[in-house]
Amino acid sequence: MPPPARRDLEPGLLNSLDPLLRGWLPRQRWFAGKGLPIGRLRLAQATELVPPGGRLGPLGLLHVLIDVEQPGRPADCYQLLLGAHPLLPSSLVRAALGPAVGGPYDGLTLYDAPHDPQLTAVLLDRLRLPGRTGRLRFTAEPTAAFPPGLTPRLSTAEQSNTSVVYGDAYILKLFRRVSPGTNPDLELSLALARAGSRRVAEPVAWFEAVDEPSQGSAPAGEPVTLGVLQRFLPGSSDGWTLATASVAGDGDFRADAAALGRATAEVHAALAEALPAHRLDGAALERIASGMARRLEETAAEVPSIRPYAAALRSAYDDLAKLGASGGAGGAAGGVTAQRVHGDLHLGQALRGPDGVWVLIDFEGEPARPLAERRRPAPPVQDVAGMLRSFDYAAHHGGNGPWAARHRDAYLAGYAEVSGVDPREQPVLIRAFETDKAVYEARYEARHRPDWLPIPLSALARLAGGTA
Ligand SMILES: Nc1ncnc2c1ncn2[C@@H]1O[C@H](COP(=O)(O)OP(=O)(O)O)[C@@H](O)[C@H]1O
Ligand SMILES: O=P(O)(O)O[C@H]1O[C@H](CO)[C@@H](O[C@H]2O[C@H](CO)[C@@H](O)[C@H](O)[C@H]2O)[C@H](O)[C@H]1O
Repeated sequence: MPPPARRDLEPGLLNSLDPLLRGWLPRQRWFAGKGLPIGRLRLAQATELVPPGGRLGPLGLLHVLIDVEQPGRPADCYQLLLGAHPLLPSSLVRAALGPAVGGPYDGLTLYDAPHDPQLTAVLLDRLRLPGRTGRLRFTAEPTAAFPPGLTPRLSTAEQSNTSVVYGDAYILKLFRRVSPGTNPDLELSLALARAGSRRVAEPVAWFEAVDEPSQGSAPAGEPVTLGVLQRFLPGSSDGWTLATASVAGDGDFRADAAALGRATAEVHAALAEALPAHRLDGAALERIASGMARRLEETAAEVPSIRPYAAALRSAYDDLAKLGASGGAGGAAGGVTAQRVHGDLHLGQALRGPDGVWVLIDFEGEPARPLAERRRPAPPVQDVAGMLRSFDYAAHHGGNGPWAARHRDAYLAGYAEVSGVDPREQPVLIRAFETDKAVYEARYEARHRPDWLPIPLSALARLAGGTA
């Protein structure tokens, strides 16, 4: 079969992709609109990353951005990397977008390219070379050294995006639901790495979708971050795995929890230094409190089991707003600052290396929030509250509630030791942010893991009782 000519690619491709994606997309973990019917699909961009033909199959490696319309939510843009074969090898059958024989695109079967080591090796080769291919722009840190012969493998971790590990050297995260603006995972990891922080997996190369080269004075749109290649941390264990093992054996994980608290404080200090930070005035605190109250209302409408606690939980936000109105602050610090934060910090986002050093990953923020909101400076206590929730999750998941209190305290002590701010002296802030996180979790669990909903619900019951 001759390769499709470039000018024929787009209409032919969309016709073939349309019926396949309607079945395939809702089965992907990263698909955000599960349960809703799929309306119009629009091909936003298609780029032949490697020309068709040759040893890489009739389609080469095709990069696609597709807009998906669904009722009740703004259109989502998803990133796809596609390969095609007349007859899929057995190792790729599970990656097929549809039936693995007699595919509809010029007789080819389309498949999800991250599963194909031949194609992901090509992607790594492309990342080595800064510059553009069509509307895709590739950038590499000048210090990056790419050793040859790194074997790619698709990561099997439970995750919101798709990652490919190269040898034991790099991990490439391909963002699946993308939107205009630099993804904070790239922005913050890069800022921390350039500041010399040892608490981050340094980005070495990344790629984005950018506008066509300017034809005149038209302003360029924001780049869309599509993928980031970072240092891989071989032999590391994630905090969730370590903590749940400790819960199960009623172990003592306090030294690690304290070290994680210190790591969090170090990251906060480095981010405050590298990126804008400012003191919040009363009006800003009131706005934060009313945003939390709005999220509570929205969640109560969707998750009926939190309704009995809603009125009592709102008092946590009222107290936060009063803190703003009184011009006061969260205690010892004498004021509340806002700075760039991790945004979705939990035990699964911390990796402990064989040397015992904690590194934080996945600075993307809460995936359900709009990008602009995720990039906004926020009080660092937001991350602290996220991690406290995670200790509570680990304990309740393992049926050992008392484990949580000891380890939450050790984490807070570690954080206070390095930051000089003891969150235990900021009960109003901690309670408001912990409540907000548990409300977010109730919605997350109701949507993705209903069996886990009792975990945030028990926290909301506790927080409604007024105890932090
Ligand atoms: N730099 C790294 N080194 C080793 N493993 C990593 C690294 N980054 C991520 N991982 C592994 O991949 C998993 C998913 O990464 P994460 O950034 O959380 O992806 P997602 O945003 O898609 O959820 C992590 O839980 C961890 O197991
Ligand atoms: O890791 P992601 O960025 O995809 O974050 C989402 O998924 C997390 C679960 O995988 C979810 O975290 C919640 O469950 C964790 C245990 O699985 C627990 O440690 C966290 O404290 C709890 O919030 C996270 O909220 C969500 O955004």
